[in-house]
Amino acid sequence: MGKQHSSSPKVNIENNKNKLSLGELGYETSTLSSLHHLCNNINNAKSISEFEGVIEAFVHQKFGDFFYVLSFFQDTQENDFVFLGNLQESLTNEYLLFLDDKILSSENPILLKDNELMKEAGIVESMILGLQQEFGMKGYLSLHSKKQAVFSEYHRQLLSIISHIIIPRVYFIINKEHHLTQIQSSNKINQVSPFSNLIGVSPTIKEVYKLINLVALSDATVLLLGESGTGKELVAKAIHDTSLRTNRELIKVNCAAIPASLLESELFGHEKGAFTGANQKRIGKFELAHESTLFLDEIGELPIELQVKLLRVLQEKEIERIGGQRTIKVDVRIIAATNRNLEEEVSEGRFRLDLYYRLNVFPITLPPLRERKEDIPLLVAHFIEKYAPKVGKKIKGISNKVLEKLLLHPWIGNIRELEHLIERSILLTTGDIIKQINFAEIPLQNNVEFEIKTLATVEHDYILKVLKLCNGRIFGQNGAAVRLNLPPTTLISKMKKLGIKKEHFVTIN
Ligand SMILES: Nc1ncnc2c1ncn2[C@@H]1O[C@H](COP(=O)(O)OP(=O)(O)OP(=O)(O)O)[C@@H](O)[C@H]1O
Repeated sequence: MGKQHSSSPKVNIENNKNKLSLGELGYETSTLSSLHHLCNNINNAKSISEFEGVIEAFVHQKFGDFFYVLSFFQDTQENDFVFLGNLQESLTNEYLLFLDDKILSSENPILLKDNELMKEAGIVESMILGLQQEFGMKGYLSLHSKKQAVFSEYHRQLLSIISHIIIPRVYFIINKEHHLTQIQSSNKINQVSPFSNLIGVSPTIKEVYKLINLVALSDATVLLLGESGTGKELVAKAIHDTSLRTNRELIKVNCAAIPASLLESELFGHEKGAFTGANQKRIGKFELAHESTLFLDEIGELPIELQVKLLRVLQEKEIERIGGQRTIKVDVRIIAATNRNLEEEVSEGRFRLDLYYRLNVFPITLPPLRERKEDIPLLVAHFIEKYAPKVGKKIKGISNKVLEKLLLHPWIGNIRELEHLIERSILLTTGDIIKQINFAEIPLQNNVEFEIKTLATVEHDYILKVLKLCNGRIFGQNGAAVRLNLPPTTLISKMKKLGIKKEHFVTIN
């Protein structure tokens, strides 16, 4: 045990050139008690916002009307960063444009004054402490004042102590916040859906499950309605798999994918020599689907002349091959699907009313993704399980930050869009967690003139455009850094490298 001082306790501070003790610096018991409180409160903070509240209160209590900035970032391309502070945004931008690596890598707090850029921003003095690379993170903590000669050795010491208290906790919280939407095991996914291929627990998808169960065992014709990529084909399969016809193969025809001239033969078959090129007899999908289910996808695209023939088959339950002389009895259960509004098609004369009635016996409307956002975590886990093994990757899940982005994304309706996004992200992920997701897709247009530019030029122009769009803001929710998914410090160093200056993106009125 070391010797205890009876009056003011002495705490030696590492990394301090002068090796002064708190007692010698005139630290009051109240300061030590504030530090003790800070420690406790920081250790109890469970999220970055709680943490911010603690720091805010401490700075206010101990440093009065100083401004502060605390920024942490992981020194990798991953976009883990924390940026806290009460410096008003315009000042923050100015100030950070001014910070450079020399300042950030200094071991001791640095006092800055009389700097033109800072003066412009209304700051007279700043004390900045670069937080040394620890736990794979680096950053800085800084105090700023609009008054002169306010910083002393006391502040330098205090900054050093605080940094040692906060870094491990920030690291812990960031790590916790970024991990993880874990992959649900297949078993778990199956527990939450009665159909092996359908994922979801939202009220809207549960309504669909109910309807599938109601209709599956009957032979009733089902009409699946819903926007593109909402799972109509999967529901058709679920109905077939739950029906008594499940031991026979589900037969599918995509009415939009086959040229109208070939569709009739595809559906009903033809006899040898029925038309030029019919060198062999062909069995149509109706015959193949005998005692099974025929899924007519994109039924809204069926040419009007074939609509008459289909209607007759549905009524008579018999077909005639093209060029054939006899009728063939078929026992087929029909499930049709469309993303068109069939009533509108009928009123505009593109779809026969009688066929519409025939098909619309048991309609099921599939909810778009925007109405079942609560299913996104499960769907993501499902797609990771589906695609990661295909490219030999072991992905454990996605970070909460990415999940948050997915939940906030204005999904149109298409689950296929989410699926492709996850598939792409798996390919781009280097670790075992998807930490980055990129919604931006640039459509390729062959007829647009294409000018080859250097990557630096493209990056320069793009960053500038985003900065202008963000009204020159770098920080905050509406700032360029968040929009570009970059730590502000990375954006700022890119700007410096590319020669982007404030006057390029800030318009002075
Ligand atoms: N509930 C769901 N659970 C799991 N995956 C789903 C679900 N719904 C849709 N998907 C996925 O979304 C994609 C689109 O589904 P599907 O082809 O069934 O949609 P669709 O409505 O028939 O599309 P389209 O109208 O374009 O033919 C599929 O790859 C499927 O994996």
